Amino acid sequence: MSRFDSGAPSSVIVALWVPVFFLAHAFAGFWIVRARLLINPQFGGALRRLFRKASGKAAAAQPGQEDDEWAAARARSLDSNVLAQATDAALSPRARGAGPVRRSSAGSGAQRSVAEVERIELEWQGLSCCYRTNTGNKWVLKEIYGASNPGEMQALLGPSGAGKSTLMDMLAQRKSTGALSGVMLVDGLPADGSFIRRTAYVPQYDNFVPLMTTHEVMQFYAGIILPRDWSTSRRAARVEEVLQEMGLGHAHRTLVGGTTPGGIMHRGLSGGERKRLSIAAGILAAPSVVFLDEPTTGLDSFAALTVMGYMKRMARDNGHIVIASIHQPRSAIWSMFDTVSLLSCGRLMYTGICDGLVEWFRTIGFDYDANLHGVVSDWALDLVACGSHKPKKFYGNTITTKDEVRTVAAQFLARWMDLRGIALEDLSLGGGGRGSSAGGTLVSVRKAPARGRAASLPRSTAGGRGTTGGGVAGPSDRATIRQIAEVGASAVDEAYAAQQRPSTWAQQYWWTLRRELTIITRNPADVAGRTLTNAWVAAAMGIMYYDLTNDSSALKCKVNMLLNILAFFCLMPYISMSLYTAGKQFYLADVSAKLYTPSAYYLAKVSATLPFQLVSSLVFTFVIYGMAGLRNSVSAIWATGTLTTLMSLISVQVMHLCAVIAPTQDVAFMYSIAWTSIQLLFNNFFITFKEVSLTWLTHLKWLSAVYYAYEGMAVVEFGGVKLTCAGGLDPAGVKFLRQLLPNTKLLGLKAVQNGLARPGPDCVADASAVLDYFSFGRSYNATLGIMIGYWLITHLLTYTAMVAVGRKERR
Ligand SMILES: Nc1ncnc2c1ncn2[C@@H]1O[C@H](COP(=O)(O)OP(=O)(O)OP(=O)(O)O)[C@@H](O)[C@H]1O
Repeated sequence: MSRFDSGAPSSVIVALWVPVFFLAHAFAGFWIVRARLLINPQFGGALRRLFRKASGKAAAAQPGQEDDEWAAARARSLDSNVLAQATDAALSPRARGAGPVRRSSAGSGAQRSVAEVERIELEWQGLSCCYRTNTGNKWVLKEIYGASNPGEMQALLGPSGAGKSTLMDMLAQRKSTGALSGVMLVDGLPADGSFIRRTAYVPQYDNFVPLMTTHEVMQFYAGIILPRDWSTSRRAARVEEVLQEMGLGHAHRTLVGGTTPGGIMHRGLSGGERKRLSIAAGILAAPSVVFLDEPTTGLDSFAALTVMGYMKRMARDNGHIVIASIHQPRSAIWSMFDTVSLLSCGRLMYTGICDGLVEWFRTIGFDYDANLHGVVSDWALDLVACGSHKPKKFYGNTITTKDEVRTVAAQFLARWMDLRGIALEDLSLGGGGRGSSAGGTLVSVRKAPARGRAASLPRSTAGGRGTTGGGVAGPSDRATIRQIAEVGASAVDEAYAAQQRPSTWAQQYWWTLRRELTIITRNPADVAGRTLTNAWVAAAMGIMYYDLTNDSSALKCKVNMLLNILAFFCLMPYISMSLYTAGKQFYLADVSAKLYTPSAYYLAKVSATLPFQLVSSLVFTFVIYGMAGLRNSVSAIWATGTLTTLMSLISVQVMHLCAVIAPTQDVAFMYSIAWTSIQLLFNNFFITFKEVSLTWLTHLKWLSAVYYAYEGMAVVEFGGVKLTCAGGLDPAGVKFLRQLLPNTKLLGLKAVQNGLARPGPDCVADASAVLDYFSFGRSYNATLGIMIGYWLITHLLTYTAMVAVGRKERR
């Protein structure tokens, strides 16, 4: 007697498949309606009107009523009391001691901010970056100097390939490739590993979830990047404050928009609003320095102006240093910048206030003519672009060769050093003499340099804070600089960076869990789509196998059906490959911004997806199980459901693993297909292992989860089962046997044919013969253990791959 015996004969189990089939629709419907309500607010209105009509209430909702209600609710939750409380909390001694938030000296007349910017002075000295290429060392940056003060907007300007992005990555301490050298000073002191936490890097292309609202995006970042001890109300107040400051106060409930995995395009924020949202997310934690990577790219000229206008006001009012790489700014945008660093071929051509640019080049023989050259920034770009023909009548006197670039750079450097009181020879300029080391992140010297003579290059007076002239390495510090060169630029200490993360592991887990749930429940192709697909494919298969009889004639159909179920679970996850590859992109972007630890993200992702995966695989199993009428006992139903669910989880996890390790989606498909082929070929069904002539090949069965699951399901369905064969073989069956074995005289005997067709009421077939035929001897529990182990290994591999891929992502 098998542990799965019920004693009752098997037949269609209506009480199983009917409720499951309808509950699956209710479940999918709930998520579809919920997502539609958010994506399409008119849908909510229409739904309400429908309910009112149905319940006899004629009065339709007034237009705009919904918005008003929501606005009132939001106003209630974020009223001025909350804002005031949050501000007070920000100023409490405890909060002040705990986080980087300090009182600003500026804006004394203005309303106090929930999180104020810690104003710093920044200076960089001799930044260089060299790549080793097939043709030798390639210096993409060499001896770049500069400085920036609080409230200042600095443009990184230069022709394509001049080194703007490289310089910005080095300044932001986000560069991890190439041989790096140089010094970063914060308030005259060497920058340490915590500097990265005082900066925000707004990438050129954002990576928002298209189906999240503006407010949800900001909530997510507030949960992750604001100090761990901030209260919920203070976080909410900060989100509100930043959204208002960036002119997004009206767009709380607007979707970010974009294309979801699967290809559905959703309308949302405009390009300019999206960029402002990127900046808003960046400045949420009140960073001292905001790096903007080509903030105006892809925006029309008015949107670009608006974005930069907001940024300018933020910098001026709050005291952020803003450093933006920029291509051909229009004159209104150019005039917003206080200072500029002009690069060409990796060399510094000028750094200082924008108004000093024309004057400097005039002194070395390159005159600016407003009538001929137009906007100063355009002229500067044309002036330093080398390697192309620039007719004098259009461009005037310009720099045309790399040698000229080097000469002008040396002239500027001499001037810069002169103004700062440093002798060039003391700095051992040129070549790789300052040393470098491959693969490091820029770090800086250990000790504070003495302040040099105040710079007499004109400095910005942005925000009315006057000129200060940043600290610069004096002669006594040169040994320190050389020491760095010898030691080489070591990587920023990862452990230190992790320690410095503002949020706890639990906070990271919670907020990524919320985001993952939003991603999967709002995408119609995900939870709802998968549940419905499972229900309907199961129903279609169930119709094919409907009500298999409880006798030996159904044996073949049952054996086929078990394999079909497993084949479905092998193939179904393919429809979600785009979700896995999109998830990888979010992860990589977040990991490069050091938002959270991989373990918090991974566990959140598993927690968010697992319940839905369980639901959809059980829907499939129970619908087909009930329709076909497999072994009718609660233990058998659950035992089969457990195995099919594990099969489904393993397949999903393998697809996920392939998406993580593959460089592209196409390659991910190739890896997955290799795995699926092993599953389908090595499961003992189409060809038993006994029949394979190349025996060594059958060892691939150890990789086949389908083989294990098939064995387990066969044990559940056929173990110890006795089927009646009183009905005998049908005439077609007898005919088939005769054709198969034409020379067997025995089959020709009338008595034998009668015996096969009508064996008599006492005929009983032992279904365990199926297990013998396939050489299935493992117990159910052993199979279960193997399947669980297989699943855990796929998780371990995926997690390891994610950590490795995250580390490899270097720039
Ligand atoms: N890994 C690398 N190996 C070799 N050269 C590289 C590498 N990465 C970047 N470069 C080179 O470094 C130079 C500077 O690149 P960078 O992206 O900083 O310039 P950019 O001024 O930002 O250009 P753009 O405005 O076109 O974005 C380019 O010539 C680029 O080809």
